Amino acid sequence: MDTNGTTEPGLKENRTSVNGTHCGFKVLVGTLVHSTREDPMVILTDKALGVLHSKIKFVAEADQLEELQTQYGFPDSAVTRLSNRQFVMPGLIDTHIHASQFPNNGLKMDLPLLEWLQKYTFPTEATFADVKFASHVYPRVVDRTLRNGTTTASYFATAHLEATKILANAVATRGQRALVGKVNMLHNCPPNYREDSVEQSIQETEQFITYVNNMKNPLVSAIVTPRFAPTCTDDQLTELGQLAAQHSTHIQTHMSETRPEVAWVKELFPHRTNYCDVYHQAGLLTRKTILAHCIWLSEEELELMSRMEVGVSHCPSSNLNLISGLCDVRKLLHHGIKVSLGTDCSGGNSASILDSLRRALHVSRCLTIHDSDQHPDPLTLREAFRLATLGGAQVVDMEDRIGNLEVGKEFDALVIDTQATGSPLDIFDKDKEPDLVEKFLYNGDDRNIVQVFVAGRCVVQNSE
Ligand SMILES: Nc1nc2[nH]cnc2c(=O)[nH]1
Ligand SMILES: [Zn+2]
Repeated sequence: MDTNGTTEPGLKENRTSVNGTHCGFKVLVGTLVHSTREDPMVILTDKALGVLHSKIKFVAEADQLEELQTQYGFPDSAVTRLSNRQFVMPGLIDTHIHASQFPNNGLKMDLPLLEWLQKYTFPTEATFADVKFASHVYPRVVDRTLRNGTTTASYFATAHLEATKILANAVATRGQRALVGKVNMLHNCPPNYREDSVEQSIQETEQFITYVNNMKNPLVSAIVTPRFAPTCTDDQLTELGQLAAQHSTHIQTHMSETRPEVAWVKELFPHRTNYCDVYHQAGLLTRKTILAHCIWLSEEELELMSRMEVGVSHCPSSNLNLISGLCDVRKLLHHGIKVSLGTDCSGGNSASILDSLRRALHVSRCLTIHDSDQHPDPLTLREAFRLATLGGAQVVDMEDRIGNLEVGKEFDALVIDTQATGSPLDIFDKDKEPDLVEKFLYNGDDRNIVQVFVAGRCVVQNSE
């Protein structure tokens, strides 16, 4: 963010008009909150933030508004003045969410992962063979995540090609930024819910990539999605790695979520050094790879992950619900690994990244309670805020485009009203801007998220 009124290079004269009226310019005046690489939370008061079409064109002092108006020629009607109880923050980024598990959200968290998958999750996902069911569920998923302020999501769909297309359409129609994955799974899953062969797995994944590319929606991309090592064969993983390289796609999967899973992978892939090496040898570790969970890791794996520049989606709610483990985010960060937050619905019960943020703080504190010598510095709220925003942008390898409110970035942002109708927050006269932000992050919900912008477009409008 440039607080001195800098504009994007070459944009001095960028008035845009359609049918003679200036269009597209939006200017928000008030408090801005975001993260930078240097500072996990920067709070800027009395600022004017200008958006033209999809991007942030200027961030300046509010008292420069008149000069900016002369420079850019936007009308008074383009300017929105926020109240002193409102602020703008970057959109939340959910780097791991199963859209196909939404029917189970808030249900059935009484078994550990491997049993939970077989008893509840695979049967639920199998029902997406019915495209009518997919058409019923997926639009609701996207509406829900957008309402909760998720401007970018990395979705797992199911192994069904047609249903996965429906998710991509739902995302595109609603204007969310998303990575959408057709799940690849060949064995160790029910006969009525698995791919038939490696050939089918690769062919259908490629068809899905082509389908999404043909949508020509700059906000939506296909992501190669091997479910996890136990449901995939070595040759399948290798071919998926090749496919991702060929199409320059992102990759997402699960890794080292529970101890029984890690032991199983050791049995299934005895020729590999460790779990991470299974993915590495298949060419699945790139800077566009999102690995969910990553709790039970060796030092070797941490080093490999750091070297390959993969990102981690920390899913604390899921990890607590399924009693999977406590992810040591501080250790990942110390190894220079990119870390973000995921809801992991329906292992995680909530579709809100705010909930993941709070659970991430709890997990980190639990580690400190358990062993304060090993874990002397739990995550701070400010750091958790960065994981939910800029960290997410790093993990989806879009830091050049999204994640904070810097000039030149796409305007993916939320307008927060701490006194919105029905707000669960109690705000008092003494509360200053940092208090409002803190109260919102700890206790706010979708009622406080009065506007959601993706690429400059308002996709949720909750204010009266
Ligand atoms: N939490 C979670 N872990 C997984 N590992 C493989 N599949 C899944 C899944 O659907 N949820
Ligand atoms: Zn998951």
